[in-house]
Order: sequence, then structure tokens, then C-alpha cells
Amino acid sequence: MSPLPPRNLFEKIWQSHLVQPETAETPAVLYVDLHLVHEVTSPQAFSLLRERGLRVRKPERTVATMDHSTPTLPRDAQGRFPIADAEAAAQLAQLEANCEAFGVELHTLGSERQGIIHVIGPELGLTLPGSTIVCGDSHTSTHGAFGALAFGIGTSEVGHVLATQCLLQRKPKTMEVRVEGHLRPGVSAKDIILGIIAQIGVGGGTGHVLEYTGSAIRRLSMEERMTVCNMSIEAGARAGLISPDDTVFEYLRHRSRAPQGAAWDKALAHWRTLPSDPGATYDAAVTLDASALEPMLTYGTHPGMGIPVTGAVPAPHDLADASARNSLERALLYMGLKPGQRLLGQPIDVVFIGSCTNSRLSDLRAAADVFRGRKVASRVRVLVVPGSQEVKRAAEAEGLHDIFRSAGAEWREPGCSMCIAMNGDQAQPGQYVVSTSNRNFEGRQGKASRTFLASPLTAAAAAVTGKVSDPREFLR
Ligand SMILES: CC(C)[C@H](C(=O)O)[C@@H](O)C(=O)O
Ligand code: SF4
Repeated sequence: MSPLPPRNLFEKIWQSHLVQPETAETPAVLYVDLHLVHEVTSPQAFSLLRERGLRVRKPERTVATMDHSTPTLPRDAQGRFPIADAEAAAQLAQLEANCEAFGVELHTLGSERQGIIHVIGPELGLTLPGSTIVCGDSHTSTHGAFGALAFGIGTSEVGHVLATQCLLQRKPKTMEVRVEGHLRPGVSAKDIILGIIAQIGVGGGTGHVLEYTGSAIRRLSMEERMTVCNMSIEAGARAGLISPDDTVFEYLRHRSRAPQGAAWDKALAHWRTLPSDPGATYDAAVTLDASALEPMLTYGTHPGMGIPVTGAVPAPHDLADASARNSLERALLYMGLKPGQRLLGQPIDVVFIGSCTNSRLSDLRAAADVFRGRKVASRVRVLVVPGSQEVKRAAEAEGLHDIFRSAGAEWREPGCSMCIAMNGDQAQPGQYVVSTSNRNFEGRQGKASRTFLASPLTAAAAAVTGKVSDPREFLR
């Protein structure tokens, strides 16, 4: 008997969840282990079930939270949540009613485990290696950090999954993204992923599932791995994942919803079979040298427009391709930046530390290290928004909130907040925001606002100087 050909992690998960293979006419049918739900992309999906008289196929494999439209200010004197507008209020009320009617677990506003969906899934121990996870949200790729195959899906697919616990999907291709070498001080996981996207472009991963490999990835903590996988979608990829190892298993051990006792031992034995086999191949491959990376900053209006923070903005006339030249010209006009300009010293107005990319405890600690004993620059507004109630409690237990507040930053309640500005937390027209989130699209953080994406360290450095700064000058 000939041995099985080596398989990569994606192929193993795909094959073990395949209900029906794809044909020329129909996509594959894939079983979904975990369906995560939030208020923005679920209302129409639940309406679809109502119209058809369907129930949720597996409520026990469906978990919802409120995150996008939730206020990050506490209850007012009357005990009411300061919800931004009628639309936000309607979304939140609908999710509550839908979860109640369909028997879905909901982490409602103000409850103990509420937070950004991609922060609470891992925290609760719901995100497991080798599983398939979907959510009506593009940053579902975050869960790939655990060696799960995690897809962002659209609202109609949310309806399909609610009704059937299955997803129709064409088989993606695979791409190995190998990152070797040691990160230098002041360079973080966020800089790795901004570096990768700057290299391969916002379309570089299209049609592929990325598997991040290499010694630099192996050394990352669980939270850092989530930062990297989170932005896979910004490279155009269908998903991003990392073969699971002891870092993953140690993170999950004793999480409330992870398997316990004998079930844990059994799960662990299975998880150890998941990593890509030696000799496994991919449809494409790229490499990045972590030791050559510098702290990164985006200068434009998509996440691929990134440069080292010490670098100069590229000039449109240097680009041969007309459409690339046009898009750069447009981006620089929007951003109010000049070709060839250095970004160091560029004045900024707002700093946002939060989002499913960088709102976990280690992110807040990195920022707090810069703020400790320093003040936010005058006229700069700083919002620090933990990713979940659990992150908030943990940060407060070690006094991080005091550090932020003494520096002059606002310490908020958990949610998506100024990552997408759906809850009223927004920058003003023309303002420059250094943001630890994942998208710098036009108007995303407020009408006509301008976003520089960066790591928590780089964002905090800008907060205390009032301008784009090299975070390496603030290392202690
Ligand atoms: C609102 C939601 C559908 C959206 C997404 O899919 O990613 C949001 O989370 C975002 O980050 O832009
Ligand atoms: S934090 Fe931002 S990127 Fe993440 S789910 Fe919320 S809006 Fe989307």
C-alpha cells in the first residue's frame, strides 16, 4: 500500500468537513462547526428563516454578540445605554429578539462576556483547531490563528448556515506565506501583516487560503497570531490559518467552552494530527524576512499602501501602470499627502487603539508601556477600546486603565467603535487618525476622516508626540 500523499492543514480540514464535493455546476457543501453572529449581518438572515418557516438547524453551534453598533460609553444616569441612533438601536433590538425567538446564545450589551465577535470566540474557547467557523463578517479569518478554517460570509449565506449548518463553497487554492527570522525590538505582529500586504498587494491572496508558516510565526503568541490572521482578508484571501501547536493548546486548556477532561485528551490527540505534513505543497508561496521588517504605517486608502514608518510616500509618476498611478494619486489627494513626503513628523488628531486586530490584553499592555508616565499630546484625542468585557476586566486588574486615563486617553467599553464608526465614535472631516484597526478606506472612521494603520506601539507613540513617530524611540 502506498503512503497517503502529504496534505496541508487546509486540505485536512476541508476533506473532513466535506458533505458533498463540488462539481462543475455546484459548489461543495461544507459542514460548519461554529456559526458566529452579530447584529449587522443577521437581521435579513433571520427574516429569511421566518419567511420560510424554518428553525435554526443547530442553535447549540450558533453564538451571537453585539459589537458593531454598541456604544462604548457606559450607561447614563437613568441606566440607559447611550445608543448612537435609531438604526443602531433597531439592529440591537432585532438581534435580541431573533436570538430569543430562535434559541441562540447571545452576549448582549452590558453582559459579562460581550465583546467583538472575533475576540470573544477565542476567549470563550469556542474557536477550536481543525474546525470550520463562519460569520457574516470579513474578519472571521482571525480564528484561523487556532488552525481553524474560518470564512467570512455574506448575509444570504448567514441565512443558509442558520437553516442548514452547511456552507456552499468552491474549493479555494492554498498559498504558503513563510515568515522567517527574528523580529527586531519595536516591530510587532501588526507590522508582519502590514508588511505582507504591502508586498503581495490587496489582491495578492485572491482565491486562496493563506497558511502562515516559518520560525517567526511559530514564535508568535496566540494574540499576535490572531492579529496576523485577522488581516488575511485585506490581502484578498478567503481565509488565513496557522498549523496548531502547543501555543494554541496551552491557550485553550481550561477555557470554559473548550473540551474538558477525557474530551480534552481526545481532542488534543486529534489536534496534533492537524499540522501540515512535511512535504505538503501549496498552489503558491511567498516569503517575508521578519528580521528586515520595520514598524509599518499605511499612507493611503487601502491596507496595501504601507511603508516603514521612517519611509517616504511613493510618487505616482514613478509608477508605470496607469491604474496604479491613478489610484495612488487619488489616495494621496484624499489623505492630503505629497508624493515623496516623509511621514515621520506628520501631525495627527486622533489615536484609536482597539478593533478585532489589536484590542486584546497584550495590545493594551504594549500601548500602556508607552503611555506610562507620559501625557497625550495637546489637542490629540485618544480612544482606548478593549475588545471584550473580559479584556477590559483583565486590563483593569493590572491597572492599565489608570495608565491610559492619567495620560489623558479615554478608556471605553468594548466594541468595534472607531474601527468602523457605526456607534457614534468617529473622527471629524479631514482629521488624521492613527489607528490599530485593519481598514483605512475613505470615510471609514468618520466622513472624510484619514486613517494611518499601525501597531499599538506606533499608535501610542503618535498619541504622546502628536505626530507620526518611530515607536522604537519609546521602548523601555
Ligand atoms: C459590518 C461587517 C459586515 C463588516 C465586515 O464584514 O467586515 C465590518 O465588520 C468591517 O470590518 O468592515
Ligand atoms: S472591529 Fe472593525 S474589523 Fe473587526 S469586526 Fe468590528 S468593524 Fe469589523
